[in-house]
Amino acid sequence: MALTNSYLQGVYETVQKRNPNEPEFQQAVYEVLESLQPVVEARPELEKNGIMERIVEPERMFMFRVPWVDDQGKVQVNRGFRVQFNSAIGPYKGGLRLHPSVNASVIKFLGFEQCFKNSLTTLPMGGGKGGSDFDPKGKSDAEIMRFCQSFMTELCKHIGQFTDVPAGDIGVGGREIGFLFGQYKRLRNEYTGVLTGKGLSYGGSLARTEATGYGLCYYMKEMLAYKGTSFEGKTVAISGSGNVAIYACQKATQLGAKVVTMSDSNGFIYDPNGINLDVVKDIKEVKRGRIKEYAERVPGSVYTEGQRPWGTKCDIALPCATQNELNEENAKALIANGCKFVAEGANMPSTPEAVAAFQAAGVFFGPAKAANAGGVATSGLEMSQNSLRLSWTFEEVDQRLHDIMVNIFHTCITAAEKYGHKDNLVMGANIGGFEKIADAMLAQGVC
Ligand SMILES: NC(=O)C1=CN([C@@H]2O[C@H](COP(=O)(O)OP(=O)(O)OC[C@H]3O[C@@H](n4cnc5c(N)ncnc54)[C@H](OP(=O)(O)O)[C@@H]3O)[C@@H](O)[C@H]2O)C=CC1
Ligand SMILES: O=C(O)CCC(=O)C(=O)O
Repeated sequence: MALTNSYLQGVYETVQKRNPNEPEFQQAVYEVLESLQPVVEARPELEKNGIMERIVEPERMFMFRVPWVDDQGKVQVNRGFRVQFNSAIGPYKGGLRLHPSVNASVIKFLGFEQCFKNSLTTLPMGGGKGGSDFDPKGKSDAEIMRFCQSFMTELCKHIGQFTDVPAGDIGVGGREIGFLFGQYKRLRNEYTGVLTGKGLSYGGSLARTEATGYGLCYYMKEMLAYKGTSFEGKTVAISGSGNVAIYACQKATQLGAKVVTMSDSNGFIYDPNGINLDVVKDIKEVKRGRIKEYAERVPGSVYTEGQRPWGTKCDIALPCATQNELNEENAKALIANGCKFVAEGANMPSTPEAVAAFQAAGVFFGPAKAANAGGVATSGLEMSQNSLRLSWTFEEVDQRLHDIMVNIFHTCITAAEKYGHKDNLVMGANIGGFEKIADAMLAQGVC
């Protein structure tokens, strides 16, 4: 589908003019505007009230210097970001990414997508995102701590439990959240749920670590059930070997599938017997090593340097690494190899051409905003527990996560059907996420 609505075309042209050299942000906006054409045509009040012009413009964005001292005593300087994109339905909420590729475009695309994702969860969370071009790879724990303390020294001026609640993303896990939380508490002298993904000893939620990967599989389980099938006996290709990939692999395996691939930015492993997750966890969570070590430790597995896993024969693909990691050629290879179901664990991992190829071939495609919303949903549940001064059991959180993911799937199906695009989960996720935000913005006047 092309962007043919003249109002939305104008909105997109303004985005291009205002945000030159920001390809990821423009890509994310284009996809949403494309999906919203039937909504804007059915609801003239959206144009009259400038909802689209406002929703593509962040409420606020910070960029700041992050100076820190490395283990050799040398001063290093990174750049920090936080975008507070939309607060119509709740305090800004979204992760922090530490990766050398982080820039304004990446943070804005992530913050924009976060708004719709958070809305789909039905929990009261607006959209935000942040991070830095700091590369955690190869850094000592002490260097990570000094960086996190410096980053939070600036960030703490802009966040708070009722304002903006960051969490993890690429390069930010339990260790980094601990250092960030400690520094926030020290500077602000308050003990609040200002971050999620916290450790269990200081206010974290059971099942937050597992939530994005588990939630992805609960969403896929619903996609499969809708088409009359299940994970049982299916072969799954997963990319990435970080938080999302590891727990997607765990849950898909528990649900009866065989996961045969995982990857990192250097290459991928193929294990025809099914990935041994204990080995992956030891390499990635304990030793912070490279995925190629898996092939050195597990007989029968193969490591391929410099490639992604999309040439592998599979029924289901779950891209769980990073944006634009699956292009049209990869999509065609998956289709040719019999893949029938794709759900995105990473944010925007499939290029627009790849999504079009999947949809044209009848592959049932679950977009990131919906499929990976389990992480932020469970962050929302962590915020609820912090407010209640209570901790729920693993089973209770997991059951709520499951029910939220099932509900998101049906929201997508219903929204797509309402606007004449049956079974198009991309349209459904964008429309379903958008309408609640738009209604809140309409109710709150021009702000
Ligand atoms: N954590 C969460 O709760 C959520 C995460 N997401 C999204 O899921 C994705 C993965 O996040 P998460 O698992 O938390 O991050 P992690 O840092 O735990 O893992 C990231 C994984 O992706 C790989 N990767 C990163 N950049 C690239 C690249 N340019 N090319 C190839 N591989 C790459 C990493 O490999 P290497 O180690 O070599 O860099 C690593 O295996 C991201 O898109 C994130 O935004 C979405 C919702 C929630
Ligand atoms: O848990 C959160 O607040 C954020 C998760 C996240 O960054 C994401 O959904 O992309």
